[in-house]
Amino acid sequence: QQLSTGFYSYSCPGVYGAVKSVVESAIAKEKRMGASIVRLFFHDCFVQGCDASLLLDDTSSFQGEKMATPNNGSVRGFEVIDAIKSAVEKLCPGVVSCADILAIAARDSVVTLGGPNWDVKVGRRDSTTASFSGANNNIPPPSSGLANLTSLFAAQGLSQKDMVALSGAHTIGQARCTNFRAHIYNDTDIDGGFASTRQSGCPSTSGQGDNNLAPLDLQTPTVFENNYYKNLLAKKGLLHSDQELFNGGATDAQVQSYVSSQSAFFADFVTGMVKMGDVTPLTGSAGQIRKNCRRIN
Ligand code: HEM
Ligand SMILES: [Ca+2]
Repeated sequence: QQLSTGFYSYSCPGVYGAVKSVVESAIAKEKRMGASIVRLFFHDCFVQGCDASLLLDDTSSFQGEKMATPNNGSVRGFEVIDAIKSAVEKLCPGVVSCADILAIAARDSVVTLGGPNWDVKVGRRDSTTASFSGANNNIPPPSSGLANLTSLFAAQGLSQKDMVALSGAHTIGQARCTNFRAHIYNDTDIDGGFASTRQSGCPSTSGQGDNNLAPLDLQTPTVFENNYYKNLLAKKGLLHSDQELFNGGATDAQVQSYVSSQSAFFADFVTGMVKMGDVTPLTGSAGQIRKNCRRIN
């Protein structure tokens, strides 16, 4: 079975309005929440596919994905997903999966922050399992080089081109000092002034100020546009992995093309999001429609 844009046309046509209204009010309260929701979709899809495995809470007898290194102390927005789920359950009980809610909410977040719009394919079902090791092994760390980034995306059926386009999501949101410390202190492919600005908010000693935040896009971290790539051209990528996309390698030309054309970036970003949303979904009678996104029924 395949995902389709019309899956809820008869069973829950109101789902789109319900998701959008909760997403919009969450972003009105805190702009960063849009970024956090987009990242939830990415971290879900890279582990067992887009099946809401990320949303499952740990219990004494169940190890989920939330405590894995890329997620622990970092992923956020679960209360917003809960609020969407309750709104949608009121409208159409037992019909819409948490996995589809993530996909729709990610799209609405991008749109609300000024990015491109697209039709979301739906019909995913929710997992009854999660993978702690998958979260640790499949999600690229910020220390990754270009070859590693490319191969971790290839493992999900995504091309290097998709990887560069999807990385443009770093035009919104924040990162913690612990994730960019090595880049701003040790790397040479970084603008000197930018490095010292970031050093002032991120002490060199590990363990100190680890959770201090800096914007992934230094100019407009709450607006979805192509500034991320402009920063890379100026050697102002915040993460080591960001700057790897423009560091004299095979992806330089693609970065340059997105600097010249925001519409080219938007088109490829949409293609990438749709492809990422197609990563091994549960469909048909596989999995379940969770009542509460945090636990299996
Ligand atoms: C290419 C490989 C990628 C790496 C190495 C990477 C790494 C990271 C890291 C380290 C952070 C900061 C986390 C923290 O400090 O707590 C982050 C934030 C973020 N990432 Fe990525 N990421 C990648 C790709 C993506 C993709 C494909 C998307 C979505 C399509 C995405 C969306 C985001 C967003 C929106 C944030 C900000 C979240 C917030 O402010 O809450 N990233 N990423
Ligand atoms: Ca998953």
